[in-house]
Amino acid sequence: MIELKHLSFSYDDKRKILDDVSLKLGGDGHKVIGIMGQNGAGKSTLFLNLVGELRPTSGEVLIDGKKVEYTKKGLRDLRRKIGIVFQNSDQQIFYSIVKDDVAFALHNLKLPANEIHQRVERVLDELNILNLKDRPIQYLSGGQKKRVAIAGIMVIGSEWILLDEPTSGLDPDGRIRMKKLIKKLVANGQKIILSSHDMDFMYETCDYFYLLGKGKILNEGTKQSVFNDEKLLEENNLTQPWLVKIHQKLGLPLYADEQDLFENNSLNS
Ligand SMILES: Nc1ncnc2c1ncn2[C@@H]1O[C@H](COP(=O)(O)OP(=O)(O)OP(=O)(O)O)[C@@H](O)[C@H]1O
Repeated sequence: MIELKHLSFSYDDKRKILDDVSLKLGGDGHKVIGIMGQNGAGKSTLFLNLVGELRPTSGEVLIDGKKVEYTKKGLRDLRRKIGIVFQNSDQQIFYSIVKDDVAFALHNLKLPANEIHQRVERVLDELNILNLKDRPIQYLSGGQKKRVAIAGIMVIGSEWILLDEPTSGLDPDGRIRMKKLIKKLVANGQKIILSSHDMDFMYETCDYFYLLGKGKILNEGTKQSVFNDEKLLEENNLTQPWLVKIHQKLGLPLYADEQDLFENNSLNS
């Protein structure tokens, strides 16, 4: 479990981006946790605090009850537990060739060469990009780069994976693949925390939500509760997912996802 205790963070001494945030992630069996909030709400800042790239100005982060230590060893241990895929894939490209880039973290972990080779091949295959392994990353499309960035985190096999805007720049097919990938990661026993402005994607993918605004957690809960509060979403420049709208405005049941709607609605009976 990841726990934040009274965590505050400021980039300068003028403004608190995160203001006394306390929460427990993954404590109640939640596997895909969504962090929502308008532009500038502090979602990425929160993620960077979770992975130790930023250090809280006050308060603390605990992983499985143990305080994060901001030493070289402490941060290395943290990286084995929590991986992050940044919004902009270019931010996490270290080598020019796909297979070398994906292997980067494993070399840092000093794993034997044959194990590195096997892990890289397996993950590239799982992501359907084995054919790209010898290609220079700079010539890949945005969606392909995103998959390479994800591969670089998946090979580590960390318990937690943070996905910052995983659907940005993806076409509809890429979005569906992303949803399937998240399901696969969860089936592998990994837990996901993601942030996105794509409310439909969030609604269909996550099993628990936090709404972040003005540095505070403004609301939290399941999809049935969080998305019903239209006013609070509007105040935070967020829209309701279409499945929630048809539930509220047309009186249809609240379907979990598109498939649920088409398979279970009364028109079929
Ligand atoms: N390196 C930095 N130095 C100073 N201020 C920063 C820095 N990074 C972010 N900020 C500020 O912190 C606030 C929160 O930014 P953050 O990127 O965490 O928000 P976000 O919720 O992820 O936004 P978005 O949805 O636009 O990605 C913003 O006001 C931003 O301008």
